[in-house]
Amino acid sequence: MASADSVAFITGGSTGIGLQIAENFLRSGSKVFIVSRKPENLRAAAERLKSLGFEESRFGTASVDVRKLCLDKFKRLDYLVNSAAGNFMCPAANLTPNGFRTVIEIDLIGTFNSIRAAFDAWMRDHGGVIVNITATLHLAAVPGQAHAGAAKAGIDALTRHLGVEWSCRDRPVRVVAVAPGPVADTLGFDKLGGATLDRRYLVTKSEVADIVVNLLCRRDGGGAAFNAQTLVLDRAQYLAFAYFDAASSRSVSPRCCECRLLLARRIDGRASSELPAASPPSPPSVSSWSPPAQSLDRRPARAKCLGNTYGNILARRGSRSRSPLAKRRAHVIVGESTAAGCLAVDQFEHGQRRAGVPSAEMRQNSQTALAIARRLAQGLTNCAVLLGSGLRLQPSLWSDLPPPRIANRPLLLWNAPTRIAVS
Ligand SMILES: CC/C=C\C/C=C\C/C=C\C/C=C\C/C=C\C/C=C\C=C\C(=O)SCCNC(=O)CCNC(=O)[C@H](O)C(C)(C)COP(=O)(O)OP(=O)(O)OC[C@H]1O[C@@H](n2cnc3c(N)ncnc32)[C@H](O)[C@@H]1OP(=O)(O)O
Ligand SMILES: NC(=O)C1=CN([C@@H]2O[C@H](COP(=O)(O)OP(=O)(O)OC[C@H]3O[C@@H](n4cnc5c(N)ncnc54)[C@H](OP(=O)(O)O)[C@@H]3O)[C@@H](O)[C@H]2O)C=CC1
Repeated sequence: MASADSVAFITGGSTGIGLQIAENFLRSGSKVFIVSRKPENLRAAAERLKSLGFEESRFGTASVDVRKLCLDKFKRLDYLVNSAAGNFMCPAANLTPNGFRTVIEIDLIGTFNSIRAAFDAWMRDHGGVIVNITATLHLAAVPGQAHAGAAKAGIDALTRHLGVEWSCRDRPVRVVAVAPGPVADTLGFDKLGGATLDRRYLVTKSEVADIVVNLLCRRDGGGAAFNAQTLVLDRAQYLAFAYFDAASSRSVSPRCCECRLLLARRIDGRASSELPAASPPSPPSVSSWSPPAQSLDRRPARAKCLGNTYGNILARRGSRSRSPLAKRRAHVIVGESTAAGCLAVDQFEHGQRRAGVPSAEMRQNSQTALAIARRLAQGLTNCAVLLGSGLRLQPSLWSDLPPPRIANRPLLLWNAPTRIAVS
């Protein structure tokens, strides 16, 4: 618990995780000062804190850009939490230098500015604890996040450097960081397409705030052995490659890596034509699509393996999904070899059956998916149709991208509710 007269200064404290941290500090007895740019965010935050019963004398707000923050005087400052950040999803191939710079300036330079301001105004003479909020983006190398990942990696490095440099002072300043995985009900989550992830593995704002306030900023000075390090709060998700294969994150296997690659290729879609092809693509041949009944014995082992892999991924997602809609989604794979496609269809229909999709609906899925496949496959290569549930990609994020390539073959995964109109 923070001490009753302690003061916490929280950048980006008007919304999301920062605001939750402010609430928790107030609940623990500290006073709180929050800054962000937009007065409307600050007003709403103050209203919320008041509505929770906190006296206005215990918190303050100010409209400040962390890129320009300076603190002339401070009566007391025990804890600095750097939560201010800006982000958007953008493939590196489309990111402008100014887009990259903007995020680096808000996140990394803004964090350094705030730290120096707090250090000069109080902590240099009195010590204190600085908590930086980073992320797992750079640990998992999330596609479309080169700018934010680079910024957060920089903050992790800053945490280590300053934690070491300031650990030996007479009044030590402890510098630590927390790296949450995707946090539910936040702007960051919404902006990056968090709805595509499995909610079971999300982190909550309260969990992050609890760790920050009750573990890292303890009144009794406990926890001082933890310094110059980043604490990952993500239910082991980035280690499990689970952001890319959320629905089946309990088992780690090469297929997870395939999902990562798929997402990378997808997000990098606009540049996919620049990717080197190890072997020439197969000639376009939509008509060579064959039904699963074909004998598979004559097919190459590699194709079998791929077919099994894709079929299994999607089948498992189908049977595990708790969403009735997801169970009835149609999938189309274009560009895989016929044999792989056949096996995948087989596997996937099995998954649908296990998931209890009525056979009439399966038939309808089949027709819809085949029609789409035929249209999509024009000019590509052999096509196969997979039916059932699976990747819950946000259409707005992906729909305008050209087909990505996997293993140097064009591949397109597509999903939609069952009853879609094919015009
Ligand atoms: C959680 C979701 C997860 C998953 C998604 C699904 C699959 C991925 C798989 C896994 C993900 C795994 C893990 C993710 C885990 C967690 C998320 C982690 C981190 C979250 C980090 C956050 O920081 S969240 C904070 C979000 N909050 C905000 O962003 C609020 C503040 N933001 C802003 O103020 C703006 O958005 C801003 C950052 C753009 C800054 O605004 P401003 O200073 O006004 O800048 P502009 O003048 O508007 O723009 C400056 C340049 O930037 C370019 N830009 C802006 N927006 C975009 C965009 N959308 N795409 C591309 N480029 C953009 C703009 O064009 C300017 O450049 P020019 O060259 O044109 O001048
Ligand atoms: N949401 C998630 O899943 C995850 C988030 N994180 C990190 O957690 C932190 C909070 O994110 P989240 O709650 O999602 O997002 P929010 O957008 O709610 O929080 C970001 C805050 O930063 C403020 N801000 C942005 N730019 C500036 C600036 N230049 N100067 C001062 N304040 C600024 C915003 O307010 P205003 O617009 O008024 O300035 C806002 O209050 C961020 O550091 C984020 O990177 C890490 C991992 C996962």
